Amino acid sequence: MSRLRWLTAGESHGPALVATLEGLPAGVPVSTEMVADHLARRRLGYGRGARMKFERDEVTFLGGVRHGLTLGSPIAIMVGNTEWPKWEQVMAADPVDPAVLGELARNAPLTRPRPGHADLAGMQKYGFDEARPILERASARETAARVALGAVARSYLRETAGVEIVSHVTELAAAKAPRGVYPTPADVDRLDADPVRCLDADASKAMVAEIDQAHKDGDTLGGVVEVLAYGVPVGLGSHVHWDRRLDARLAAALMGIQAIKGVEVGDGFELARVPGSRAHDEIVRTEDGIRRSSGRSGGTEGGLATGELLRVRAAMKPIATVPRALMTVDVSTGETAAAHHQRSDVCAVPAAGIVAEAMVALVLADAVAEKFGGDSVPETRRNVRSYLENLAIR
Ligand SMILES: Cc1cc2nc3c(=O)[nH]c(=O)nc-3n(C[C@H](O)[C@H](O)[C@H](O)COP(=O)(O)O)c2cc1C
Ligand SMILES: C=C(O[C@@H]1CC(C(=O)O)=C[C@@H](OP(=O)(O)O)[C@H]1O)C(=O)O
Repeated sequence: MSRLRWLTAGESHGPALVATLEGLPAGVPVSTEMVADHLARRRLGYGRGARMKFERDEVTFLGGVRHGLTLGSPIAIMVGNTEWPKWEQVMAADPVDPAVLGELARNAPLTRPRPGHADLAGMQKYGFDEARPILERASARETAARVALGAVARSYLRETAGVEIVSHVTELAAAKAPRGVYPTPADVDRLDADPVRCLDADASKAMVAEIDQAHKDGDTLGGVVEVLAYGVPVGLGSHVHWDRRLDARLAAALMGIQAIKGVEVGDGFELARVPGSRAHDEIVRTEDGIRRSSGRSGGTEGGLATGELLRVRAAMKPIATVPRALMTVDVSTGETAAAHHQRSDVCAVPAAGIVAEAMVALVLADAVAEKFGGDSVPETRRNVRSYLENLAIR
């Protein structure tokens, strides 16, 4: 079962997010710069709101790493928020004089919950009369902490098993990239340079046009991201129990990203529409050993990694804070009202792709740690190599 444990804490406008990861061996190369680079990738993407421009993520390792290598002890990372001084009173941990708070426009009670966000159900469940205490944690700001941990997980995967993770945007509203074109690790710089992280130039232009139109219309958009993992060793996960299945673990991890409403493994829903003769990946003997003639399964069968390209997709719903505000009820008066809106992203699908990479990295790192164990990188690497070299059927 799971060998890694991880948690995040922190609010959207708090002083910092913190993330801890326990269970990795010693010797994984990690640096502040490596984490900062992934956090910077998460801030990219055409259609993100003003906050992405002025706010900065400040990375500090608080534990578990020395001189660029993990120690085998729990890793703790802090992602500081440079906007904190503006929120010091609104989000103070200790009580603040109500007279001081009352003067702050930023602290005005948010009593018009947004459809599509956690505002209303959260207020009802936790007993708050305004949305601030809910939206602060429901916000996808928290995904910065996951991306920080994902950067560490990726380094572990690369060092021990040679796994590389890539993502791209395949759909954005009605604009679609051609199906069946999969970026490789060599395409990452090109993808990161594209405004919507789409490999196909025409589709990218169409996606940008969709965002421009939505911006003009005071509307928001969603889309689909695909994550590919190269070099996943055969046999990660297991068929023996539902919660050991690699596909189930990936699906849960992706669904756990804010605003993700659908997940597909491989050709996913499309497989339900074709006969079995066109749904599976035939087993063939090649110069590289036993391989598959296609990649429809997305690299898992029976909950186990097949050793082929791992491919999962996640569908993101449009941003909930719609500028042309949706109808709601002001819970302070009971009257019909327009939902609260100050600013928001028009579209955050490219950023969601980076978060999805991190989630896939954490699931795969957990599955590698579970299968291969080891308390140091060389030990885990030896275990991976020995397993692959001694596979009875190859
Ligand atoms: C990277 C990213 C950025 C987001 N930015 C916004 C935003 O600016 N405004 C907003 O209302 N929702 C935003 N969301 C979506 C909300 O976090 C999400 O709608 C909310 O958590 C409810 O979604 P759920 O029903 O899937 O939990 C973003 C989501 C992600 C993944
Ligand atoms: C801060 C981030 O994303 C935020 C996620 C988010 C939401 O509701 O999910 C709402 C927006 O924040 P605000 O409502 O304060 O403008 C985004 O900017 C981030 O990704 O770092």
